[in-house]
Order: sequence, then structure tokens, then C-alpha cells
Amino acid sequence: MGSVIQARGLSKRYDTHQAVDNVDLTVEEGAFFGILGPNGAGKTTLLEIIEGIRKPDSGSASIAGLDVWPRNTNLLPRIGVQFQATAFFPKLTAAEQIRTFADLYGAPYERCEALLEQFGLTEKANTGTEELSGGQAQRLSIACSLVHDPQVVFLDEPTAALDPQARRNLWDTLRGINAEGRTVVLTTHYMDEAQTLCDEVAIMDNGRILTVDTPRALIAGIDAPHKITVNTGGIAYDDARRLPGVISVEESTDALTMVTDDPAPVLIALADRRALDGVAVVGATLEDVFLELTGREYRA
Ligand SMILES: Nc1ncnc2c1ncn2[C@@H]1O[C@H](COP(=O)(O)OP(=O)(O)OP(=O)(O)O)[C@@H](O)[C@H]1O
Repeated sequence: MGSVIQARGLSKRYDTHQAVDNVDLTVEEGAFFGILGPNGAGKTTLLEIIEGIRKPDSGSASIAGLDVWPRNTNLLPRIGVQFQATAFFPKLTAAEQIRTFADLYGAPYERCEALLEQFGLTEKANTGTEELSGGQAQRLSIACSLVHDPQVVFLDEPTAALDPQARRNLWDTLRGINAEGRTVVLTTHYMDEAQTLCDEVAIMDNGRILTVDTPRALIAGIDAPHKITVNTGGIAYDDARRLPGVISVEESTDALTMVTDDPAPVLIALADRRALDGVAVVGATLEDVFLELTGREYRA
């Protein structure tokens, strides 16, 4: 497999604001690729340029070897672009909505029924889109973007504004789209989402891509301590403080957290004391990576 998206030197300025600043990007075929950054980082602008919807001031991008600008209609059958829920055609039911997309792309209606089924929307087929929940509306908008069986799917913050349960349900749906062999490019400002879903993550801030790698490699590349948490009662604060390799200890009403660069000896010492009840070991996260790269705490 080779790369399916290539972008070189992409830049876009709005008046005085440099929204996208000299971005290079390569996405491998079949990847689940995330563009992660805080609000205003330039993710949407970058995505729109790569989709061929927005003209860059400079630089170029191609999908499957075809230049995206000037607008290339040969690309349309190959790419799926998620329409925001608010961009539904007014007054249509879920089934009418997706059939309208099928008509635009010349896709068969059987495909619509199959997608409604796949996305758990069969029961909502005759419901007006204004009456769908946030999660159902997002699933429908993603189903619409898949109606012509595209090879590459672009999703712009698909889980924004969803409650935690609906977000997690949508994650399963998104994994399924990628498991079918499609390349997925997703923007998000949720660190946990990028870390959980994506094979590769580009961290974006102030129009620039700061780094691109697998979440695991990004996290392994920084020097952040582990936190080991156990239920209180198994070990006293002062004892925990003296365990080998423990840097500091935090105590709450029902848990004790030990901070260490080397979890193994601490875990062994806790096991010796039969003090492993409720144990959880948390390493660095992408938030720590962002902090290391920018010097600021991550605020979506
Ligand atoms: N059409 C426009 N005209 C002027 N400025 C714009 C325009 N679109 C975006 N911007 C500005 O460019 C910057 C990048 O916006 P963009 O929407 O690409 O970022 P984003 O990372 O997708 O953020 P969000 O998550 O909030 O959508 C922001 O400061 C935004 O205010």
C-alpha cells in the first residue's frame, strides 16, 4: 500500500490570520488518520483544502494521484465528505435525506437501506431529521457521505457536541468504516478520541503541523512519569512515599496515587504488601505530548 493523500507546502491566510502555515502531509492508504488540535488551530481550513473545496494560497495536494485544485470532478466518486448535521436538506425524513445523496451520486437505493441498517437508523428511516438525536443525526450525515462507496472519507469533528455515550457509540461506527478498507481522515479536538481511534495523528497548532506519528510513538517520545493509583487502606501515605522510585504521592478520599518514572518496582512493592486493590497505571497521554511541544496546557 502506498500513500493516498499527499500535500506539500499548503498555506492559507484570512486577512492577517495565517490559518494554515506551510503544511506537508502524507496519508497512507487504509489509514485512520487524525488531525488533532485546539479550536482555531486551522484543522477545518486544512481539511477543506485537501478535499478540494477551498483554494490554498500556495502549495498543492493530491488524492489518489489526482490534484485536488483546480476542482477535479474525477475525484468526487472517490471521496466522501461528511456534511454537518445542520446541512441536511430541510423537511426530509432520514430515508429521503440519504436517497437524495444517492440521486446526486447515481447510487442505488438498496445502498441507502443497507447504510441505514449498518448505522442503526432503520427504525428512524421515516423520522424527520429535525427529530433525530445528535448522535443519530451525526450517524446519518456520515451514512450520507458513504452512499457512493468512496475510497477516502473526510470527517470534520464528527463527535463534537455529542454526549460521552453517543461519542463512544460513534467511535465504533467510525472504526467500522475504516475496517471496510477505507482511508479515514478525521479532525478532532478530543485528545482521547485521537489516541483511541487513529493509527496516525498529526498535532496541529496555529496553522502548523507540529508532529505526525502513531499515538504510541508520540507518547513514547516524551519523558512523562507514570501514575499508579490504588484504593486507600492497602498502604499508608508515609509508606507509599518511601517505596522505591516513587517521586510523589497524592491522596484523595478513596485513592492513593504514586508518581514514578519506573512503575515495575513500585508495583512489585505494592504486590508484596497486598496493596494492589483497584490498581490503575496511567502513562503519558497526548495531552502531555501537546504540553511538551507547545509549552502550554491543552485546552480544546
Ligand atoms: N472564512 C474565514 N474568514 C476569516 N477567518 C477565518 C475563516 N475561516 C476560519 N477563519 C479563522 O481561521 C482560523 C482557523 O480556523 P479553522 O476553522 O480552520 O480552525 P479549526 O482548527 O477547524 O477550529 P474549530 O475546531 O474551531 O473549527 C481561526 O482563527 C478562524 O477564526
